[in-house]
Amino acid sequence: MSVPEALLEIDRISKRYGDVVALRDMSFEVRAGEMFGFVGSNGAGKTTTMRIALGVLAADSGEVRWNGAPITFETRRRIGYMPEERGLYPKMKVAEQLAYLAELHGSGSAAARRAADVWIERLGLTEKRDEEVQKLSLGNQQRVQLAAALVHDPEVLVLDEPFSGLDPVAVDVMSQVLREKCDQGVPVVFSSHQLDLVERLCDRVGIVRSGQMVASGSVAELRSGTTERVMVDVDGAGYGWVDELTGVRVVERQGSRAVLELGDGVDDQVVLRAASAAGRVREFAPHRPSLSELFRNVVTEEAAA
Ligand SMILES: Nc1ncnc2c1ncn2[C@@H]1O[C@H](COP(=O)(O)OP(=O)(O)OP(=O)(O)O)[C@@H](O)[C@H]1O
Repeated sequence: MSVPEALLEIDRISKRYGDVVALRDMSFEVRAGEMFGFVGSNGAGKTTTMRIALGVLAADSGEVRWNGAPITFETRRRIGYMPEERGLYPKMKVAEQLAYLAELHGSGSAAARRAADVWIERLGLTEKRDEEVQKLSLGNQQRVQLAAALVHDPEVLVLDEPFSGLDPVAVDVMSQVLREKCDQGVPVVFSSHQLDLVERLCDRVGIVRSGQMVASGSVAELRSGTTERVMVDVDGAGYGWVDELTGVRVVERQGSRAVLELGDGVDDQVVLRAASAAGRVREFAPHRPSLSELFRNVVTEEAAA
């Protein structure tokens, strides 16, 4: 399937639960073939956003559009959704359940059974196909849940914490499947607290805090606004020498290594010379902040603001 123009737009949605403001003008978009990682602290508003995107919850204001038009009951059927609370029928058998869900989304019964079999095999569930969902381990239930999101060949995927609780092999399977769907032109958005995974998989990331999108872009773009840092390892010298340098500070220590932040206009060669004067330099290299570090910076900055 190829959907070159596919575009999911979340446009300034707001939502309150009584006195609790869950979302304030939340906006972002996910394009064809793009994997978008939705990250944020507990209670930041990710699940609420996804539920509104799916139309299972109404926004107080704002709009969700699919290919330029507001989401309707009809377009909603074309979204593959993995809800946080999961949503399978516990007593139904795996194959039966998947075929049933495909039929609910409009497939004929033979096609539905075929699609169920394809995803059962792809997600390593062949031996479990005739077991009741409630008797499966949590990770296997999650595989079934992903199969349920995919079995009707959706045009867009919205997945709430699909990786939580999976073993490393299941994480690999899930990652490959999502990447394949993406490569077929399907926009994929998923939330996760596993930021290393998000950094590895996603083309773009959105960081949400207190119901608002506070930063979004590729990890490289998120990094571009940050100050220059170097990782330095000086043999046994400690890091007192850094205090003598204007515009340089230690931001992190890991054993004998330190991450130094270099203010505007600081020449890294000056820092290297100071390090050499202090002791034997074992390592001196640019330090690219990870998504976890960027996330912490954004969340702390916002909290302090
Ligand atoms: N049904 C509800 N009734 C009242 N408040 C709610 C309800 N659902 C969510 N909230 C509140 O809305 C805010 C956003 O919650 P949401 O579940 O969207 O966050 P989240 O980012 O998905 O969090 P987590 O990472 O913990 O899953 C929180 O303050 C939460 O307590």
